[in-house]
Amino acid sequence: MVFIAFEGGDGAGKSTQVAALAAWLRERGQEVVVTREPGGTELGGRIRELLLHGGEVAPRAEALLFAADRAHHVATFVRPALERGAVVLTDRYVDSSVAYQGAGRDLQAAEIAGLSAWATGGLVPHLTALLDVAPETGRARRSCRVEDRMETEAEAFHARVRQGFLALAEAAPHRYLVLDAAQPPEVISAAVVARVGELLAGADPTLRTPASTSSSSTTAVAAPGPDPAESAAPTRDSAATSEHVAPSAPSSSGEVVGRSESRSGGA
Ligand SMILES: Nc1ncnc2c1ncn2[C@@H]1O[C@H](COP(=O)(O)OP(=O)(O)OP(=O)(O)O)[C@@H](O)[C@H]1O
Ligand SMILES: Cc1cn([C@H]2C[C@H](O)[C@@H](COP(=O)(O)O)O2)c(=O)[nH]c1=O
Repeated sequence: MVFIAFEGGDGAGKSTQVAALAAWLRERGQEVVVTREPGGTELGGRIRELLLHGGEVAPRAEALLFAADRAHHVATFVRPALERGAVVLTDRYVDSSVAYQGAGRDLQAAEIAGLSAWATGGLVPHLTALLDVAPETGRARRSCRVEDRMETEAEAFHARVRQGFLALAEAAPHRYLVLDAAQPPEVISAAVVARVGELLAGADPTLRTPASTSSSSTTAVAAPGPDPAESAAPTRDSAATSEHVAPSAPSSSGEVVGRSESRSGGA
């Protein structure tokens, strides 16, 4: 039971990476559940329509609707899948609310985080892969389709959202993999697989990647800290601050994989 979230701006490549990781895990016999927010359930699908394809939504109502989608999603879909031992990959989770409704809108990030902590009973992903890309790159990638209500927001909004995501990763680097999403998809997925391989290695040795079995790498197996099986067990009603500490290598924590430019170098 491992819970992994993919986060990032619109068009960053989250769905592409979720699909690649799901395929990699399934090839290794793992039960994988792929889901998304908003809209991972039937009720959520209706909330998604209201949020993304309806008329104006006041910022606080928007925050509450995303939280309502999440509460139902976690209770009826995510937790049951985790409890039967699946790896759950979600395309967006709490960080999207903190970044879009907190940093993007004029709402308090801490209040938005608290709302989602309540909605989810404190369920925190073991790992969040943050696909970091400049808003203009994301916009160019989605130029071939009609934009939804959030996507049509101004460039400055999306720049704040990007910084909001990065601030979250900086605050808890041990449970983030920050990726330069301007890289080719296969380069990004190799980094994701390497990190997830480390995360899962303790629980299932057949899921080890070459990198995570190499004696020269800083592997999860060798890393000090909590027992991987224990740390991979999501808990109910833990406080938002009591995170599930993934058995990750300190050297890979929170760094932008593959980026040569500065992380704060403009949006
Ligand atoms: N690393 C990449 N480099 C270039 N193009 C990419 C990359 N990753 C994905 N794409 C392309 O960019 C587009 C958006 O990708 P994708 O749907 O995976 O992004 P997303 O983050 O899930 O988008 P959204 O937030 O809008 O749901 C697709 O056409 C996809 O093929
Ligand atoms: C979960 C969540 C999402 N959003 C925004 C982010 C995107 O603009 C859309 C979702 O579209 P996608 O194609 O599924 O990525 O909704 C948000 O503002 N707050 C959230 O909590």
